[in-house]
Amino acid sequence: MKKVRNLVSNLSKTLFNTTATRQMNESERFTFNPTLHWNPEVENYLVNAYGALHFARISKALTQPSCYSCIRVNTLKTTTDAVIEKLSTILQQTRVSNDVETLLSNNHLFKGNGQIGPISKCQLPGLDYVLFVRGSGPHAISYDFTQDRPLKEVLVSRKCAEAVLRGAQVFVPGVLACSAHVEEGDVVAVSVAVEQSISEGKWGTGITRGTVMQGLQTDPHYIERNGLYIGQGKTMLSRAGIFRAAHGIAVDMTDRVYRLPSFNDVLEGEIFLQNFPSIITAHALDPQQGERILDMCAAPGGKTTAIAILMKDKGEIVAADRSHNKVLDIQKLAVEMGVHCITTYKLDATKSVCPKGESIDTVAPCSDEDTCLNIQNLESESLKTKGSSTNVPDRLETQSNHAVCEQEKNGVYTSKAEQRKIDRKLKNGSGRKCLGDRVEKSKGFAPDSFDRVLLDAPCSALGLRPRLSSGEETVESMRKHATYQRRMFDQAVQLVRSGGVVVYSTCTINPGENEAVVRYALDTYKFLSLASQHPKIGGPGLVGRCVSSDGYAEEWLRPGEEELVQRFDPSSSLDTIGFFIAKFNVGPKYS
Ligand SMILES: C[S@@+](CC[C@H](N)C(=O)[O-])C[C@H]1O[C@@H](n2cnc3c(N)ncnc32)[C@H](O)[C@@H]1O
Repeated sequence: MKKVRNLVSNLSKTLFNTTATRQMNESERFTFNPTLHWNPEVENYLVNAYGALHFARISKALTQPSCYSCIRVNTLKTTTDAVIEKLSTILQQTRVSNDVETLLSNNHLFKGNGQIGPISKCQLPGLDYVLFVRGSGPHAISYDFTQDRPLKEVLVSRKCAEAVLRGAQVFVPGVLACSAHVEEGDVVAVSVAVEQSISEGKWGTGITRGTVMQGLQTDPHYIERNGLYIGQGKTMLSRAGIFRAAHGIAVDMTDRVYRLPSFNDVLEGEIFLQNFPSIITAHALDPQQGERILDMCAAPGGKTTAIAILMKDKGEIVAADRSHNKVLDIQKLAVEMGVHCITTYKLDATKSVCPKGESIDTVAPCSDEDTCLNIQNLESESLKTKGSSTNVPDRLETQSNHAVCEQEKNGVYTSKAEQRKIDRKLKNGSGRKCLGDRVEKSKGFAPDSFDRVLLDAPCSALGLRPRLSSGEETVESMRKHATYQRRMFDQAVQLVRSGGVVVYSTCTINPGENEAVVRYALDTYKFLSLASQHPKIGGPGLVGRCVSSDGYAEEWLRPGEEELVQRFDPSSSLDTIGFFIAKFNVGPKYS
């Protein structure tokens, strides 16, 4: 085991030049070149699965964002060409467009003649409603300092840095430390504090919020930040202001190691930013108009709404999630996208089948509009209280609806700006409870009552990128995810009818949550068979088995099965997150 670990460590040092003790010149210090530190057992397990070289590549790719944004156009509301036109205008008005480069020319998603400036239509048949907007990176930054003018610095949390790498600004809560005497308008270098193993089983940054950074030469943490500078920006507040304020932008990033367009709050309802493999998952399910579909772990509703649009909003999609607030997110998204065929429930996916003797199909009956959950009801109630829908943006028909109703009932007019404020407040917390009454708990569903079931399972998320730390995930926690996923799969199999389809997906690179769950499914339910998927652009699954040093054995795929699943490898030229999709045909269940 130790031998393999050393091998990987040496390999990644050779490949990625991460030796902390070597003398480095300044430009090397400031190059964005993070190393992902894994729990040793997890690293060992993944090296076993992928081979040392491949795993080192995956590990590196995970630290970087995909170099493009993927946008799903809501074809219920608009056309792809109309969105391209609007986005092109928006891009022309932003900094990023000046820097957009053709770094992804080796990526076959971008080849073909659908290219419009930095925006391309997906070239796969039936997916021309998916747009890719290119970014670029990693860039070398000329940090603004000289011998006699030391660099002022801001140190941010890992989560904050991961968001900044995807195009966000540095917000106040993300700042952990900064230099003394930082004033509003100062140019600062921004670096990230990555969690490390502090003591047995404990991870943290070891940095107290508000710490004064001492300057390059004297800062005890400086050497640890080699390769962890994510760009440069202008402070919007002084040091005192940054640590006093509860919210707002702390640093306006002017120069980033990755330049990706940020489309937050842009063309709401017309587009949805979504990872490409998630869109492929909806296609793999192949939903048909008029069918009854279950999305077992649906929040925030990205795949649910993708499925609804593929069904042209005709049929019924039951979208469930364990979390009350997340169910509200699904409702909000569905209303925003103008989708009516979605019904939402709060439901634990491990208890999705209605227990014998209970009344089937969930909920207390909807006795009046206030308890009805269907998105249609939410909308029509909204129209009633507003009188007319013509000049009311769809955004108003969202979770803030209830607040609007209350105000308007009392004769108070809500301006658009006030409305936005309410929306924000609701998004950020307490206001959400306004709609709390509207989330129905489900008691579960009748066996065999769905044509298709999507289980987009909660997982270790080890495919999400960029990620700057993964050390907290242990072999035990990964196995727990797999156990949980098998329990959910058992429920999915009961709920789907004979002749139906189950799609299982995760956003992790852990074979224990992917191929091993597929093996469990095929060995446990003889009426299931792996089905081919369209489109098929992910790579093959892993074949074989793995026995860990503690004797824990995992069976993966058998020869011939690997081409039937889709495994998205973050280190491949597709440049996606790590993702896995398996599709099962359900044969006769009771013969
Ligand atoms: C991978 S995310 C789903 C993403 C979603 N399908 C989408 O595309 O937007 C997993 C979801 O599972 C939910 N979840 C976790 N445990 C659950 C359980 N026992 N029952 C139902 N949902 C659960 C989480 O709240 C989370 O929203």
